[in-house]
Amino acid sequence: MWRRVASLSSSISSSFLAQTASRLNTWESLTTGIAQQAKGVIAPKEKTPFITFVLGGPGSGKGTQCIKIVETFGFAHLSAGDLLRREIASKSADGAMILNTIKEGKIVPSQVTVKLIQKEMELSDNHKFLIDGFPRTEENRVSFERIIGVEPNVVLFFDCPEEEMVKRVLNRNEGRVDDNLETIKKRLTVFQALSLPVINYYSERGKLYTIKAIGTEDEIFEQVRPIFAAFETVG
Ligand SMILES: Nc1ncnc2c1ncn2[C@@H]1O[C@H](COP(=O)(O)OP(=O)(O)OP(=O)(O)O)[C@@H](O)[C@H]1O
Ligand SMILES: Nc1ccn([C@H]2C[C@H](O)[C@@H](COP(=O)(O)O)O2)c(=O)n1
Ligand SMILES: [Mg+2]
Repeated sequence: MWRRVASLSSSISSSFLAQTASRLNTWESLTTGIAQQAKGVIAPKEKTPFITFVLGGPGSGKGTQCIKIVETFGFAHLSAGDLLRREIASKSADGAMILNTIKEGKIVPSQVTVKLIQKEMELSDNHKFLIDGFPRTEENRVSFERIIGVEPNVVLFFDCPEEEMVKRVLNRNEGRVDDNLETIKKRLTVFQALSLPVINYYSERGKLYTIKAIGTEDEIFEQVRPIFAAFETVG
């Protein structure tokens, strides 16, 4: 959990708080909210976040590789799909809409997904985040930048042939409502039409690391490892 403080001293003047808030970096001011900090509810974060977006088609192995990255490099893993499935399971107000969207292989409105990611980031003690399966669309990307106020440091793209993705998803056996041929076809179409432009966007900005996502899980991780090892060396 983020360090929560009972209250800030009442002797701290509001102008001091305003000055302090204005000096906070974008992350601190936009994710925890200046208003909440001024009320003394949440202490500012000490470290700048290190954000990795993990992209790739359905079944390309994003979740599998995220587990290895977490074990090796100590990131917090936030899977957008898992957060949305948790909303369905909790029968929240958006649950039925999310379930129908996922069954249809479509994309949930960005504001819903970004709010779930934001909440997890705020609750985490970690400052290194793997955001898996997000952004899936340009709307997702813009919404994250607007609400969270930061850009990713690294974008991983697990590039996998379609036949292999379909085979993996059909063998996954985790009881997911979208692991059937009809929904997979729709998800692949959505991936081509809406997610590839996001991948191209980050490629043009020099943030994209493309991983050839075929071979064993360990072989694939050996392509991933040097990317994060290089960032660890830098600091
Ligand atoms: N390199 C691999 N070779 C064979 N099977 C794999 C490999 N990597 C992952 N898998 C298996 O493929 C299935 C899909 O992997 P995973 O769930 O990691 O994909 P994903 O990209 O997260 O998919 P989704 O977007 O649908 O959540 C899982 O059953 C996983 O065990
Ligand atoms: N940014 C996102 C991520 C996921 N969803 C929905 C639609 C996906 O098909 C489904 C499953 O996601 P996965 O576990 O495959 O990453 O969740 C979305 O709408 N927006
Ligand atoms: Mg996954």
